[in-house]
Amino acid sequence: MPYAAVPSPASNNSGSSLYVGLMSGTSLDGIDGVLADFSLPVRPRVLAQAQRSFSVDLRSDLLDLTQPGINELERAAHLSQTLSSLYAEVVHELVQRGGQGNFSVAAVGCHGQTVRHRPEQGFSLQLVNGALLAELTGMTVITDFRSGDIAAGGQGAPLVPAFHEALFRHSSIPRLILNLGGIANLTLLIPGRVTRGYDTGPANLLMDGWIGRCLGQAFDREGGWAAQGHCHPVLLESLLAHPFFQRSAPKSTGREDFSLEWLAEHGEWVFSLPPEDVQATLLELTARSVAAVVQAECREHRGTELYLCGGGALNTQLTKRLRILMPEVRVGRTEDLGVPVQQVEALAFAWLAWARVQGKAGNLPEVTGARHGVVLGALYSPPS
Ligand SMILES: Nc1ncnc2c1ncn2[C@@H]1O[C@H](COP(=O)(O)OP(=O)(O)OP(=O)(O)O)[C@@H](O)[C@H]1O
Ligand SMILES: CC(=O)N[C@H]1[C@@H]2OC[C@@H](O2)[C@@H](O)[C@@H]1O[C@H](C)C(=O)O
Repeated sequence: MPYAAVPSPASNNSGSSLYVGLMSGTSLDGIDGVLADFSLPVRPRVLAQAQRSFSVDLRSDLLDLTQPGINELERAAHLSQTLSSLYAEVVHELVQRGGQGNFSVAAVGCHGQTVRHRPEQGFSLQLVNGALLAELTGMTVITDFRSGDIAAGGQGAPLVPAFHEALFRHSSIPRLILNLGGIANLTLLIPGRVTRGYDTGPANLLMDGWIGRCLGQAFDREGGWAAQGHCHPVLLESLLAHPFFQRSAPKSTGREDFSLEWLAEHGEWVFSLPPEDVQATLLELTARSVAAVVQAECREHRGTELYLCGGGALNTQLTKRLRILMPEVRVGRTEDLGVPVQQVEALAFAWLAWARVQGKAGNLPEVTGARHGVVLGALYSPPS
C-alpha cells in the first residue's frame, strides 16, 4: 500500500508545548483527535479538533480481530498500517486547523485500536504502526501506553483517571467523572482521598451491536430506538448476573466479556423478543450497572457531582435514565468543566504523551493495581 508523507511542521520540536492526542476506542466508531497547548499542563488549551469515522468495512475488519480467528498476525499488521494512514490524516487536519503548520509539535500520543485486552494474561493489544505514523507525520509518536502498567502488575486500564485528577479535581467538592464509550469507566475524585477509578462494564458497545444487527445502524441516536421499547426484567437480571459487576477494583473489561455472543448465551428466546425491547434492556443494563456503583460510592459523600463524557453522554435516553435512577446526584457533562465530551479521551492521550516526554508516570497504581508508577508509552522518533 502506498503512503504519502504529510508536510511536516515538526522538524524542530525542541521546547514545543504542543501535543496531539489521538483516540480510537472500543466502540470502533472512528478517531477523535485534538491538538493542544500544554504550556499550563493543568489547563491545556485545545487549539483544534478533528474526527474520522471508520468505514463500514474497516469497522467490521477490526471487530473481527477482537475475537480469535485465522490469520490474525497478517490481518493485524495490515490493519495497523491502514489505521496509521487514517491517524496521519487526522494529524494533518489538526495541523491545518491549528494554524497552517507555523509551529512545531512536541509529540503525538496515539492510543491505537484495542483488539484484545487480557491483562490477566499479561497483555493488551492496540493496533497502530508507530514507526509508520512517525514517518507519515514527521513527528515524534508515542504509542503502546498500556504495556508498561501491565508489566508492573496492573490492568493497563483505565489510564484516564490520572488526567481526570490533573484537570478536574476540586479541593472541597467530591467529583466523579464517568466516560460512556464502548465501555464505561468511572473516576472518583474525593477531597482528601487518593484518586480511584475502574471500568464499570458496558456503555454503548452492546447497544451499538444490537442496533447494527437489527436495523443496520451504527448507533442508536439519542437512544430513540431504546425509548420505543420496554426493559425486559428477566433478561436484565440475567445480564446483571455477569460476575464482572461483582468484582472488586482494580478491574477493566472489553469485548472479551461483553459482546453479542455473550448476549446470545442468555438463550435463543432473547432473539424472539421485540428487538426494541432488547435495546431498551441493554440501555437499562448500562444505566443500572453505572448507577449501582455511583450510588455506592456517593453514599458517604454529600453533594457529589457526576460529570459525563464520551459519546454516551449524547444519548438522551441513557442520561435520562441515569438521572431518574440517581436523583440525589447532580449530573452534568465535562463541558461544564471546560472539556467537550468527545474531546476528553483524545486530550488524555495528548496529556499522556506530555507526561512521557516530561518523564512523569502516567498510571495511577491505586487505579490499575500496578506495583509502582510507570512512565508509559513507546516512543518513535521522527525521520531525521
Ligand atoms: N448522538 C448520540 N446519541 C446516542 N449515542 C451516541 C451519540 N453520539 C455518540 N454516541 C455513542 O457513543 C459511541 C462513541 O463514543 P466514544 O467515541 O466516546 O467511544 P470510544 O472512545 O470508542 O469508546 P471507549 O471510551 O470505550 O474506548 C458511539 O458508538 C455511540 O454508541
Ligand atoms: C483496553 C482498553 O482499550 N480499554 C479502554 C476501554 O474504553 C473505556 C474503558 O475501556 C477504559 O478502561 C479504556 O480506555 C480509556 C481511554 C482508559 O484507559 O482510561
